[in-house]
Amino acid sequence: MQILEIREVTKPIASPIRNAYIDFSKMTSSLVAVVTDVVRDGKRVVGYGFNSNGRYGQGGLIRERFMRRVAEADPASLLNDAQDNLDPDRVWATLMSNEKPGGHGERSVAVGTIDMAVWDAVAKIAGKPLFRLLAERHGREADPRVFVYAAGGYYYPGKDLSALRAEMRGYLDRGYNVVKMKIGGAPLAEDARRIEAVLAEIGSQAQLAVDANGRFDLDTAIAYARVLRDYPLFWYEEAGDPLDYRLQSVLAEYYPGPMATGENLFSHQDARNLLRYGGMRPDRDWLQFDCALSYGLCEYLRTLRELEIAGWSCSRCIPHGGHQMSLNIAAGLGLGGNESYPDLFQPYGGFPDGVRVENGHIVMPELPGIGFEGKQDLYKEMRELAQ
Ligand SMILES: O=C([O-])CC(=O)C(=O)O
Ligand SMILES: [Mg+2]
Repeated sequence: MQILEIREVTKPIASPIRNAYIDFSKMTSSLVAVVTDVVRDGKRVVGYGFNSNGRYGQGGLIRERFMRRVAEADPASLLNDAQDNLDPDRVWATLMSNEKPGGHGERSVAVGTIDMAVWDAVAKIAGKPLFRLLAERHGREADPRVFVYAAGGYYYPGKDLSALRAEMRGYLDRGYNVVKMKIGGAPLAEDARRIEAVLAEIGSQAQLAVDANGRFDLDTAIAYARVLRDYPLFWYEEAGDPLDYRLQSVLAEYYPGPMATGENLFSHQDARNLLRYGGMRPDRDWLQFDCALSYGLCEYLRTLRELEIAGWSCSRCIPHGGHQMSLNIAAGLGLGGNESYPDLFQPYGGFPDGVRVENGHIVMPELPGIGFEGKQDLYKEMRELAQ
C-alpha cells in the first residue's frame, strides 16, 4: 500500500465581493489529489483536498517542497502499525520535516490542503465516512446532525439594502436560522443601517452574526462594540488583527455579547495564545480555527487538546471555511457546527447533493471518506485532476 503521487492544480474561485479587508476578484484555491495504489469497490482510492477561501492556492509550495518529501519517503514509513492504512500523523511528520517552528504563514495552507486529501484517502481505505472514523478513533458517538449557518452579506458593487435583505431572506428560505454579514467596509453609521435592515428582515426567524475581518484598531473595535452591543447579535467576529490578543481581550470589556475569532490563526500554538491572552470567554465566545488553512486535521487535533487544557469545550468551535472536512470533524468530534456559504465559492463549498438545511442543521450522508463524491459539480473537478 502506498501513495503513488500527489497532484495539485490551482483553480479560480474569484467573485466581485469584498469584505472589510480584501476583495475576491483574484481569489484562487489549490485542489489536491493524493493518488494511492489501493483499490476499493473496484476503484483506485484517491483522496482529495482543497484550501478554503481567503488564502490563495499554494501550488508553488506544494510542488517545491511538500509533494517531494512524500515522494522521497520510504512508502512503509507512511503506514500505520497494522500496515492496513496510511497513518495521517506519519504523513504529516514527513511533510513537515526540516521546517522550523513559528511563522505559520502560507505553508500551513499547503500542508492543510494535502492533509485533507490524506484523511479523505484514509477514511475511504477504511470504507467509512470520515466522521465515523474520527468518532471511533476518539471513543465517541458520532452525531451526523450538524448546525450550519449561512455566511454572506458581503459588500458588492451596487448592492443596496433591499438586495442585502433579499439575500438574507433567501438563506432563511433555504432553512438557515443564523446568517452572517460583513461589517467594517463602510462607515459605522452605514454599517448600523445595514445591520438594522437585516434585523428587520429576519425578525425572530433567525439570528445575525457580523464579521469585521480583522479590520479595526482598538478604538474602532470599541466604537463598533458600543453600537453592536445594543443589537441581539449571534456574534461579533474578528474585530481586530488576528494576532492582537490584547485588542481582543480589551474588547471583551466593552462587549458582553458573544465574540468569535480564530480563522486566521494557523497553528495550535497561536490558538493557545488566543486562549491564554485573548480574553475569550468559554461560556459564550466562539472559536473559528479552520483546519484547511492551518496544517490540517492532525494539527487541529492538537488545537482541540489545547482547548481542553484551557477548560474549553470543543462545542465552542464553529470553523471558518464552509467545507465538508469541517462538517466531518463537527459530526465526528462534537464541534458546535460549521460555516456555510450558500451562494459563494462553488463548487468547493456546500454539502453533498440532496442534503438540505432544516432548522439550521444538516444530516451527514453515509458516504466513504469526506463525501466529495456525493457532490457532482465538485467531484467533476476532482476527477479531472486525478485522471
Ligand atoms: O470574507 C472572508 O474572508 C471569509 C470570512 O471571514 C468568513 O467566512 O468568516
Ligand atoms: Mg470571518
